[in-house]
Amino acid sequence: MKVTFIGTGSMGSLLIGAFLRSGALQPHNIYATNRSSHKAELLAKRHPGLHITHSNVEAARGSHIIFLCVKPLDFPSVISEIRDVLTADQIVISITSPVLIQMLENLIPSKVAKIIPSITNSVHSGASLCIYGKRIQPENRILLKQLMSSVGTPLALRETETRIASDIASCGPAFISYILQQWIDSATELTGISRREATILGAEMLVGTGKLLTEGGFTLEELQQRVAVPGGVTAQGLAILESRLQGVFPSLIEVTHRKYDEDLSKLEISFNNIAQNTRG
Ligand SMILES: NC(=O)C1=CN([C@@H]2O[C@H](COP(=O)(O)OP(=O)(O)OC[C@H]3O[C@@H](n4cnc5c(N)ncnc54)[C@H](O)[C@@H]3O)[C@@H](O)[C@H]2O)C=CC1
Ligand SMILES: O=C(O)[C@@H]1CCC=N1
Repeated sequence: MKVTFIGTGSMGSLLIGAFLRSGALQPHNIYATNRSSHKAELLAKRHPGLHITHSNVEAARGSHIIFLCVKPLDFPSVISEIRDVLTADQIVISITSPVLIQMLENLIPSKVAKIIPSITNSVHSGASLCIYGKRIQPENRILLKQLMSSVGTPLALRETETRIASDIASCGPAFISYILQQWIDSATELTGISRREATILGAEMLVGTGKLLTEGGFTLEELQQRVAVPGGVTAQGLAILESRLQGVFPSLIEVTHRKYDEDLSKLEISFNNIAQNTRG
């Protein structure tokens, strides 16, 4: 199987590394290309046998699966570049939410899926969000599900749910680590605990909390109830969070959706231009 990655920045290289470590792919399966070739060259050094090319067209030609790992606004130029060599039996995957499946299906003959990974996939953990286009066949779903299962938990979603799901699964590690960082900053400043110790405690606490929620059968509410002993300290802390976090998460969802809508509008214009130029 030939699997191509166009864009070997943060996520492209992370996915390649994770698939190789899991054994789901071997270096000889992988063809990688990046706008600035040194990133792809570094990958080839790190994973002997991995193929790099300096041409997106060559990388895409004849590939069974093509992961497009570029930023949303780079999609139109990549699609324009490779569309002539794409065929109906190939699977083209967008890893970014504002590129709608329909936008790609309008321009290319291939089967299209959107799979939004998460940095957590680099430690074979966390979810990957899978949205399948109308040309994806049951056997394609099985293949993609198998591949993504090797690096985390694939969850099939509707495309309308992608933004909010990606906020939680993909942006979440940044949001949660920001909250933990603020907490640790206060802890070190106010109590003298070392940053290192506080960070280990926080990280272990996150892993354990995740396990309780996934394997331990706890709901979020049950966790709070079990930990907040009546008359104890946790209840006092929860009361502060309840009053101070009011409105924070609605605002967070509002800004991520606003940015998504901006990217979507720009992409609609660029993709329409490509379609019109093709007709004209
Ligand atoms: N960083 C994250 O945790 C997640 C990112 N994503 C999505 O992944 C996509 C990529 O994000 P990152 O990897 O973080 O960005 P990045 O900037 O690290 O990587 C993008 C790469 O694409 C390359 N590139 C740009 N145009 C190209 C072209 N025409 N041909 C070949 N290569 C080209 C760039 O040189 C760069 O190396 C984004 O659309 C983002 O929404 C999705 C889930 C999680
Ligand atoms: O910040 C971003 O745009 C990407 C999308 C999901 C995670 N990171």
